[in-house]
Amino acid sequence: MNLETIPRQELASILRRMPKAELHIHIEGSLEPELIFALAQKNGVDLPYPSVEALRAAYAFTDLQSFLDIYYAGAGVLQTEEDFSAMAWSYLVRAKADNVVHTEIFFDPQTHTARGVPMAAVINGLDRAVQRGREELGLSASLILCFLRHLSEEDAFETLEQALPFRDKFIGVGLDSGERGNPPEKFAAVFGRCRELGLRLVAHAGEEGPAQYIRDALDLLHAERIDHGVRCLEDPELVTRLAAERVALTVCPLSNVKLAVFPELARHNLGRLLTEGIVATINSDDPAYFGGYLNDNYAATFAALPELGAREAYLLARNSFEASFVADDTRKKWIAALDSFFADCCAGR
Ligand SMILES: Nc1ncnc2[nH]cnc12
Ligand SMILES: [Zn+2]
Repeated sequence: MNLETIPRQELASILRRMPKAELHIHIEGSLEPELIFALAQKNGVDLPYPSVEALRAAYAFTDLQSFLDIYYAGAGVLQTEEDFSAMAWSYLVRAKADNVVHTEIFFDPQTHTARGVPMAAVINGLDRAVQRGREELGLSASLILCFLRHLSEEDAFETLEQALPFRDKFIGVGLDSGERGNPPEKFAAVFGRCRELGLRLVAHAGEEGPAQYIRDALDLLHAERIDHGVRCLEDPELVTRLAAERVALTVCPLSNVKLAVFPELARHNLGRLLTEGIVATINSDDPAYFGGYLNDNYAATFAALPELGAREAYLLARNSFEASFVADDTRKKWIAALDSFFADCCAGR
């Protein structure tokens, strides 16, 4: 398969059509302003914005925390199992349109249980959409429970206890929210417990926090994948290690620009990560807030970085399957389908 033969003008269409997995999407970050308003009205929640337009206009973030303040307020409209199901279903329909064949979805239960929403409403609602996505869309999806790192480890332990009756409905745990001042070591014990339970482990690290947090997520939390991780390039030894151990990074380009991790997409380091041999992937993070879903991320990133071509498109899609938490035979089947898609592209079909 000679990917160099694919004409550049076909790249945009290939990026849209190629099968891919999404490994970094916060389901609360898929809540569009229209749905926020509809749920607020249904549930009698007061919003500090007069209209959908006014809410959208407030999406001008200066850093991660300025986004999180609005993101947690938006999530406050979710109350019933149906609300969680409706939110996840909307995302799955969008993902299907982007030719996503598998998605691993983060959710933040503490944002909801702290408001008195039962854990059962959160997990059963999300799971209902996941099952429906499998049946009606043929889309594979799994849930990953994230602990909020600005809260205590004790709170994380309590959350884990509340979630364990639903253990069959989520595959792993992650760590998100404000990174600065909340290092991985704060959650070493609860991740240790999750490891004993056989849960898959991921953690946000090296988004705003230093490269050391990536090392600590690997060594202290035993994270199998790093969410974001873009600051690894500040530590050449870490880069060598990530590449050698094939630790995947779930990179979110539009998010990184909206949250000022990079000043503009043309300055993003995704091309460099791939050149260094890192298993990087493209993801949407919080698509309703950052200006686009998965294909929007692919399109904008390839448009901004001339070093990315058909070879990188293939590599990124392949990495998304390689880094996913699915059974080996399923992964092989998806990679074979991807190979066949690109073989057709090379043959001009
Ligand atoms: N980009 C991000 N970083 C940390 N926590 C998050 N929660 C939702 N999006 C996040
Ligand atoms: Zn994230």
